Amino acid sequence: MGITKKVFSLESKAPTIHHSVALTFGLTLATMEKYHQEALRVCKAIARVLALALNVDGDYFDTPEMLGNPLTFMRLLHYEGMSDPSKGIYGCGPHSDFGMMTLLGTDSVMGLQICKDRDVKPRKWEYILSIKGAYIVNIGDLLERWSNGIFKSTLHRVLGNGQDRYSVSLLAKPIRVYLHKFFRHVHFSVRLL
Ligand SMILES: O=C(O)CCC(=O)C(=O)O
Ligand SMILES: [Fe+2]
Repeated sequence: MGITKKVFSLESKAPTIHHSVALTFGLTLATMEKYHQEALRVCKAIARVLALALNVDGDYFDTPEMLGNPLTFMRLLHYEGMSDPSKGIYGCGPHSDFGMMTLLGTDSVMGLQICKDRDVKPRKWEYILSIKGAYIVNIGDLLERWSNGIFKSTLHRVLGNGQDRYSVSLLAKPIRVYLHKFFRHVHFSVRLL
């Protein structure tokens, strides 16, 4: 038995996609835009906490080349069917997200797994429990680079267990990322626990 996944993407700089996405999910455009706006506000609040943890000013990530003028990708996901990792059948194959962070809201159906150490083979996968009213925050590749590896981007995947599963993710990143910008941000020296 395979798995099917329906994905509806909403990119903040492509407003023409908005209408079709909203209609397909039976949501109003206003609802989606409100959610998007609030989720981005949560991302920025988390970025402030991360900045403080790195021992820099709370507004460190608010500059235009970081999260001040972000590009966002919002995805509404619906998984159906059964995964079989031994055959490479996943709801979502192993990956890390490319942005700064991803805010993930899920229903109570288990499916998301993370691998804490990507270098240990065979990889050990752990389920992440969904907590009602709470978001899962995945660190993205960009934050790993910006923080000089202090924050590690989360390797994750999704397995289908036969039940329908719904999730919504919001990935935030700067509009343009230049390599030389990375080098400006690799001076953090604090070690987290
Ligand atoms: O559906 C999930 O729980 C994860 C989705 C995901 O990894 C993504 O959108 O990048
Ligand atoms: Fe992801």
